[in-house]
Amino acid sequence: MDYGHQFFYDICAMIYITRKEHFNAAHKLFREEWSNDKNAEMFGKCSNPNWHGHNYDLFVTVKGEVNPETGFVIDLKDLKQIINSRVIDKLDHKNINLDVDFMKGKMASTEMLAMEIFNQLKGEIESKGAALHSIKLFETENNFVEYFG
Ligand SMILES: Nc1nc2c(c(=O)[nH]1)N=C([C@H](O)[C@H](O)COP(=O)(O)OP(=O)(O)OP(=O)(O)O)CN2
Ligand SMILES: [Zn+2]
Repeated sequence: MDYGHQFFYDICAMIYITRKEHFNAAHKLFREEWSNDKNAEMFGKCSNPNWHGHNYDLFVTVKGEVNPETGFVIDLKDLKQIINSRVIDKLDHKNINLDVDFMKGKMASTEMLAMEIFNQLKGEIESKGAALHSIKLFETENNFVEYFG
């Protein structure tokens, strides 16, 4: 048995690691240029002019090769710090339509939010020598979006 060969494959294999975070935030689905009636027709109760909120669960999956010295793809402490500073601190207990710089002028749908979260995280994760694989964002326990960039 060639164990040296096996070691090489273990180290070079692509591996995926995921950090789960949570935030709650208010939003509404509406277009400013539409009347309340047209918004209600399109978005239903989600267009309620006085907002509503969700408890969001966010899964951030990073991929890369394992560093043979640390055994890490990315230090989870670093990943947590990046997600918190770039995303959670900006969203938690906030109004997505009004308070969040990276959502300005965008629809506050789960799809748009997942794409913008991906854009917020990609560069800083890459600066740690890993790659951002996907964002999975649960708006409710029944509804979630996955985005792979
Ligand atoms: N494509 C999308 N459709 C909808 C989105 C979205 O982000 N993308 N969002 C909403 C609303 O935000 C709405 O608040 C969703 O909540 P709800 O309808 O209550 O969903 P639940 O799964 O919790 O409730 P059910 O009873 O299972 O419907 C709407 N559409
Ligand atoms: Zn909603």
